[in-house]
Amino acid sequence: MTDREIVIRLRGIRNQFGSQVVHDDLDLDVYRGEILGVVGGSGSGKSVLLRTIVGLQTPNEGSVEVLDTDLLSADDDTRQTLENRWGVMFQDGALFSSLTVRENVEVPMRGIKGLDPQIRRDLADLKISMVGLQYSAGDKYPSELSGGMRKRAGLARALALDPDIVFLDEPTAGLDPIGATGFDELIRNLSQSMGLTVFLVTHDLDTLHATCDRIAVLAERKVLVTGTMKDMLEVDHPWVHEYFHGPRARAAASEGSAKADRKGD
Ligand SMILES: Nc1ncnc2c1ncn2[C@@H]1O[C@H](COP(=O)(O)OP(=O)(O)OP(=O)(O)O)[C@@H](O)[C@H]1O
Repeated sequence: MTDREIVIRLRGIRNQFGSQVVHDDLDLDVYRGEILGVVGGSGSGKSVLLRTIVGLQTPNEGSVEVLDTDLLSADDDTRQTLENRWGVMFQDGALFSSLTVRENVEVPMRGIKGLDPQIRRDLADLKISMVGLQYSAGDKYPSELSGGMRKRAGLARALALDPDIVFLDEPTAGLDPIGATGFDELIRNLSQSMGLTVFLVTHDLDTLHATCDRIAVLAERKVLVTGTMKDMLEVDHPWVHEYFHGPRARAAASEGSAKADRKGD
């Protein structure tokens, strides 16, 4: 494991809002090409952690290194270059409501000097088809799409610049089980075909089973433990035990193994 390339390296992160300490001396490594699922109780600081890595939240202490660049000391140009190498999909897709899906996907590409508008459109259409949306979805406005389609459109925008890393904040929240399963498969396929590293905040146990290579548990203001799903089952900590051994976890595990059996048939 240690010889794998680290694309995100957090050390000694402290995030505090007033008297509330959300993270204290938090360390985390994310490896190239993996899908890391980040879990933790409500309010444990998963979203704040994501925001810290993408530069939307400046930690009170600690260092954030992404793709070998120290984010906190980087100048504006370096930071911009770095930001072009990752894509972020927030919970509701966070699309601009006044733009069509295609125009939304084109937004990150507008920063590329000299890119022909027609090529930009074509590239946007390519991303739209990559996330499993029909060509015609490109002309629609976000309000004309279902929640699942909006999430796919948000993912298309996150992929606009062929990033090394994508950050997904609860991508399957609010989707019906079939839509959620479809989204899990999409993430898995895209990660494999594009060699993407995926940082995925989720509450969804099915997603953890179906999609994630490794899991990081946020508790007690730090990353308490990282490892595979199998490793999680061995962790002797009340919250971790309850989460991975509770009734929902058992249902997700049996569905995961049933799927594996069906694949093996
Ligand atoms: N900008 C802010 N100002 C003040 N407090 C904040 C801010 N952002 C987050 N917090 C607090 O930090 C804590 C962690 O929030 P965060 O959204 O990261 O939790 P989470 O683990 O993502 O929760 P959930 O699973 O419910 O989405 C919460 O108590 C929240 O109220």
